Amino acid sequence: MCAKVYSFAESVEVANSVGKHILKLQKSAIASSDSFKIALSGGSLGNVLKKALIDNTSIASEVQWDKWEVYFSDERLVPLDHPDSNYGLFNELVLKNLPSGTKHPSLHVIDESLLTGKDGQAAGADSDKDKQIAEAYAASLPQDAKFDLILLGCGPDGHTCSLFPGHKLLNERDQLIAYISDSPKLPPRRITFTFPVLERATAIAFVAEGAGKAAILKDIFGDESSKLPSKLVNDISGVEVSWFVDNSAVEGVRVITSKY
Ligand SMILES: O=C1O[C@H](COP(=O)(O)O)[C@@H](O)[C@H](O)[C@H]1O
Repeated sequence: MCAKVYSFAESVEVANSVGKHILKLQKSAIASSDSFKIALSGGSLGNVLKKALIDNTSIASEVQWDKWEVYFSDERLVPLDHPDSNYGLFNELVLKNLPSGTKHPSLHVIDESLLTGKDGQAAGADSDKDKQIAEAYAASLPQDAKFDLILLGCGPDGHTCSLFPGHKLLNERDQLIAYISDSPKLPPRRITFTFPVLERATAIAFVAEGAGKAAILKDIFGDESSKLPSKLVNDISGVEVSWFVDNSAVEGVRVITSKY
């Protein structure tokens, strides 16, 4: 495992370093393909992106939004304006705060018309519809499902995307996007990138902050035999994997950290 870990005392430093990393990868992607294909996660990453891409005006001025192709590494099967939507979080925290006149990125979101039931959550999960949503999202992926950067979170249980510890989707090799109807974290119905997509990325960056993440990071970085989803991402060969963390998240974790 050779993931690089960047650690900082303050949350704002974590965010600024994530912002600089995004700019570095944006630059090389635009130079080679005139577009930046990035996948975002939900959860705590939303606030990090706001601090990096909106509040830090120096970073914000260098973001070439019109060249961005934005995808979501996982999405909850709820309407896009629902508080649980990962797109909705990015929209509220980042897109709605872009200065007026900014050309927005191209956004790749789930097909809302396929959602069923109250608030998009069917009383009984409609697996046919959820499968269709996953297939439609897979069809919208970039050529060869290759991302310049995938930004991930790591849950306190070690999950990433909507790939949960011990879940059968960890072994999914045929589908690029899979649906899950039994997510242990609510809401239960979601779609998610699978390992074949993560393995094709140029770069993957995790963001994890707070003492609540320290116990799982000990397993991820300290137990070579761990099968936690985030550890399995660290083990992917040929992909540059980085972690942006605060000092409390790596308190007691045996790992060499650097400044970005
Ligand atoms: O449910 C989810 O959780 C993970 C981790 O979230 P965090 O708040 O612990 O950072 C997130 O990366 C994923 O996109 C989301 O759907």
